[in-house]
Amino acid sequence: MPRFAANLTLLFTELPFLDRFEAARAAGFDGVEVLFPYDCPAPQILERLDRTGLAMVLMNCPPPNYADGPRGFAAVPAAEARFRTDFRRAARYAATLGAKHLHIMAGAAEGEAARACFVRNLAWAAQSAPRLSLTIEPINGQDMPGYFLQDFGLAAEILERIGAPNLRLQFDAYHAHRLTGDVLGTWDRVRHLVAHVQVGGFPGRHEPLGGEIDYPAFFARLKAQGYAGWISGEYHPAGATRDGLAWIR
Ligand SMILES: O=C(O)[C@@H](O)C(=O)CO
Ligand SMILES: [Mg+2]
Repeated sequence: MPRFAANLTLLFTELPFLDRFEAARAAGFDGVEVLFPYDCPAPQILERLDRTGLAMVLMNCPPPNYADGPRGFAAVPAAEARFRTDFRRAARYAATLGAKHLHIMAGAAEGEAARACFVRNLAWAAQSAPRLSLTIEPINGQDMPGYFLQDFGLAAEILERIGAPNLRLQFDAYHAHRLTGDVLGTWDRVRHLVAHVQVGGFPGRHEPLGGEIDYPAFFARLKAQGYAGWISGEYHPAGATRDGLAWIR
């Protein structure tokens, strides 16, 4: 049975950050993810996780100064040294929180040099943090112009080439729909590589149900195939977060 997580960067933003943990637990979630938690000292988050019994499912890496910074730089050749320094810091933070997955962001880049750099950095990260589960996520270029990883086929090729058991795919159905228009077909092609699933509706990236993406069919397929990982709600609630949680039931 899959378990459900709330992305606290996007959900429950009616509340101050640390109060979102209890709200997520009260709403029925078993886990949470936070895109860039680094502004908050890890012990404060740990205390909320302990108090609520929520699992820390996923966080992003790098950079720690996300607010106005680039969307990661694992595929940016000029930033290789910075990637390694920041990855070590992010890995320490993730280990402190017992995070299930650490998403490595590629950043804005293109071409053969970027691809080679991405492969080098990912292989190095997987080897230097063997106990962490690392993910990469294809993200559509309308939402994130210039993002290097905009292709599920490329992601699969890179993961298969590196072949590290702790480096897998983050399947965000919202991005899959925007990139391919075929969430179920894409899922079937890459599901053997998937470690984590995220959901959000289209258009608008609001609640999963009721839009163009056939989530009842997607959830039924995950259940039929025995997907046992996490499914995280990563979307902008159309109204109050609690009013839009029918999808976890
Ligand atoms: O889908 C997304 O946008 C995220 O999962 C992400 O990591 C971007 O920061
Ligand atoms: Mg996502």
